[in-house]
Amino acid sequence: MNHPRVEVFDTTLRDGAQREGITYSVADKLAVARLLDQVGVSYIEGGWPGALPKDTEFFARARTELQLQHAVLVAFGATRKAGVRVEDDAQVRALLDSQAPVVCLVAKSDPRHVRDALRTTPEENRAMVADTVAFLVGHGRRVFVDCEHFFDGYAADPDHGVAVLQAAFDAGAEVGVLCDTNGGMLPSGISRVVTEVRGRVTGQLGIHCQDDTGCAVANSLAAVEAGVTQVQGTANGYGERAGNANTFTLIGNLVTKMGLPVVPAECLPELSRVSHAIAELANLTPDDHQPFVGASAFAHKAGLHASAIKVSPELYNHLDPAVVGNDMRILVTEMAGRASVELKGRELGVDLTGQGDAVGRVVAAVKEREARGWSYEAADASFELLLRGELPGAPAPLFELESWRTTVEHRTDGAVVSEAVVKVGLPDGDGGTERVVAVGEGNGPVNALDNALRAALVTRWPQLADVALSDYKVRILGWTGGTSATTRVLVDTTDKAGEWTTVGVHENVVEASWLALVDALTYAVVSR
Ligand SMILES: CC(=O)SCCNC(=O)CCNC(=O)[C@H](O)C(C)(C)COP(=O)(O)OP(=O)(O)OC[C@H]1O[C@@H](n2cnc3c(N)ncnc32)[C@H](O)[C@@H]1OP(=O)(O)O
Ligand SMILES: CC(=O)C(=O)O
Repeated sequence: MNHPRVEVFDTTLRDGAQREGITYSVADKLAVARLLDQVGVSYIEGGWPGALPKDTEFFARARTELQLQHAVLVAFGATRKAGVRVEDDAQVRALLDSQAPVVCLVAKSDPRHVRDALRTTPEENRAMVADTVAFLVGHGRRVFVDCEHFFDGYAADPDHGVAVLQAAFDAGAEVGVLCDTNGGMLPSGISRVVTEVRGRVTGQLGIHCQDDTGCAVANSLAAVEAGVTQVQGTANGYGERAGNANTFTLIGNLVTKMGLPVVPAECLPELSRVSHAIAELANLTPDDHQPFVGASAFAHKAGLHASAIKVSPELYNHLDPAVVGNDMRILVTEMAGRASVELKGRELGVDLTGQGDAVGRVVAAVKEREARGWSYEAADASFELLLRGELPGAPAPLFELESWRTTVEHRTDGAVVSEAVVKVGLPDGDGGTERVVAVGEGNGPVNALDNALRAALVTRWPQLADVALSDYKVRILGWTGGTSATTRVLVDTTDKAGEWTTVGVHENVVEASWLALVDALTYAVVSR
């Protein structure tokens, strides 16, 4: 199909900020805008100056603090109010004052909204649109018009929204954006309406889809196939209610599936990094399962997938992950086969050539351990130790455990402190062992045990002085009878060069933590 140029319009900072739980500072908004510019979108809608003081400040600061390479900044706002002269409408004036080169106006295009929400006539509604567009164009602005509730309005009266759209074009609007504001459409309905409307108006059309049916991206792509030239979305799909069409999924599909160069080629590999960075600024956990950019988007768990990927990665990937700045990962779990372990070994830099028997033992060990609650999926470091343990030259344990003990003390001043004592035998280099007793304190028993164990080992392995526990997750896996339950602990550990994750499983949460800690420190010594 021969498409005209399609442009991506990102509204993370306006509609995306309407998501429950998101509150950006002005500095956050500036940072998000810089990131969006790095993925090469054509337009960044920065907010509604005049309605939100923060957005007014954003546009003021953007004038000196934002140097966009790819995108043009857009101010969002409503048309003049019913019965008010456009010159006298303070909010329209604020749009001009923002000095944004492009303004995107929201206009009512569903007759029921005009009657019940605006409480005015269709004629006055069209005049509100036309006056505001003409006023802004007259002041040198490019104007897009978001036709709110277009599809619902079209179902109620196919002529009403088209007349609003044509009024906008006649007044000088550059793009009329058809909005599925309530997000209730499916792709077939979008295709039909866009095709019909294209035949009835003179200007360029855009699409803005909310995700209430889970079809916002599919709906947007259907609209592009039907001929719209502007596609609106938000980073990671953030937005009101169920969210908006995801800008990154849109870009991934438009470029790699539909062959439309909507962003510069050098920007495409920025997608994954920018997606995660915006999640951080929004203070939301990145969605690992997001298409194209999620950490799991190219992660393979099933043994049969791995066996085909071993022959050729394309057999189970829809795309080379590097194209969007992502990576392929092989997960070794109870669903793994020999190929999964071989590929994981390659990923970890462990040579498994000629180690068929060891690979078989590792597959069996993982299946047996996972049946007891272990999980290596997120604990690459523990898996690597398990793997190396089956190979020639397997690293010896760092120490022989004599005992560990930890206490939790609630003091009269209300402080709760923990203490741990660790007794271990360290190899003395002459085939014997040296007994070491070390004490650690901490704000909890695991912290105290970590400090005590590191104190016991650090004189022998000084690199452990730079190692620190950075995160700790506990999951109760289910009751096994009486008051006991199996507990799985994941520990994230860092040193100056990076981070690794280990796992421990036991009925006792402190023992589970101890097992994960031992792996964490062993990994620091044998693999870093
Ligand atoms: C579909 C969308 O997501 S559109 C974006 C929506 N975003 C937001 O609402 C976030 C920012 N909003 C705000 O800060 C406030 O709602 C404001 C400043 C815009 C308005 O606040 P208020 O003046 O207190 O009015 P309120 O929110 O109660 O009602 C909106 C008014 O705008 C009018 N209005 C609504 N849509 C439009 C429109 N497209 N064009 C012109 N006027 C409109 C309503 O009729 C109502 O007017 P009234 O006060 O004369 O009855
Ligand atoms: C404009 C807009 O955000 C909507 O119609 O959903």
